[in-house]
Amino acid sequence: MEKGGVPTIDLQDFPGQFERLRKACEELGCFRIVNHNIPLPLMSEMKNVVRSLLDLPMEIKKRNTDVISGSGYMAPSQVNPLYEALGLFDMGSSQAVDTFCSQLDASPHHREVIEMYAKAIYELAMDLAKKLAQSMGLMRSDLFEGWPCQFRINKYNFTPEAVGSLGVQIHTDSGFLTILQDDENVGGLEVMDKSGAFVAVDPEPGTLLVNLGDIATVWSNGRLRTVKHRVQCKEATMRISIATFLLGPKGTALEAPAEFVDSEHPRLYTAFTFEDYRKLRLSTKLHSGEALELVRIQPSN
Ligand SMILES: O=C(O)CCC(=O)C(=O)O
Ligand SMILES: [Fe+2]
Repeated sequence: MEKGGVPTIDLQDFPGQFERLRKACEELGCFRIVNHNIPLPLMSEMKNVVRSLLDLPMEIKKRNTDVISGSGYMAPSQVNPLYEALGLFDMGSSQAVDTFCSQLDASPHHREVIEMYAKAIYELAMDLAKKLAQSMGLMRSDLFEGWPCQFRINKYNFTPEAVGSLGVQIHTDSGFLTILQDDENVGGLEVMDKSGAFVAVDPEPGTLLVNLGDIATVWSNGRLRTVKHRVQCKEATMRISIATFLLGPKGTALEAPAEFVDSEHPRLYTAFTFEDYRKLRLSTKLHSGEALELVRIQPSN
């Protein structure tokens, strides 16, 4: 382990980092990327935009309605009174980005920053997914074509009384992978390692964090690890994070590619759509990867 507790992947050092990337995804399901191609001024501009959107009056934020369940505005609730979020589905669609901006009366400048950021991060998510597939020996370039991305901007209003409590409960992300622009000053994110211990993910300005979600485990026939994580309130200050979730195939059932299945590695999961999996997680309230057990193929003996 390195500084901040999670492995670092240098995106300018490929093919050199393939092995390291694969190991990080199999053993922890989380890594930091450095030398990515998202310009630093765009990251900080985006953070300014996000902050001002989340500062809008509640009645405007409420216009950010769900497109798929849970994709829109989330007001502070009894479970998470310090947390609120705005969201956009899907950020690869310029029409959806446009609707999001219009609903929130975004200024032309804000709109421009959101469009640039959405485009750059979407391309990065696709690039990362392809690199990960390549690190596992899959060279096909069409593997993730058309997979939508959900975008969520999170704000934590940490108060002095909240120090020591949770900003976000333990969970796994449901999709394939998440790119997180975590707050560059305020820590609190923790990921669970194989031993069950929480590892603090300390901020490292200018870098991005990647988490694998449940769909990565299914897609890889069990080889990739969905990582449990949570956010702790460590200090009484505001924390902002910007998450992009590369979800799963749109409308079609997800199945691990044949390359991951052989007599020693029988198929582990039934074929299902991402939409059905998301509904399953919501209806069972199994948010930490346990719903994977429900879609496992039962051994026939
Ligand atoms: O705010 C963070 O650092 C993490 C947020 C998160 O886990 C999520 O949005 O799924
Ligand atoms: Fe998460």
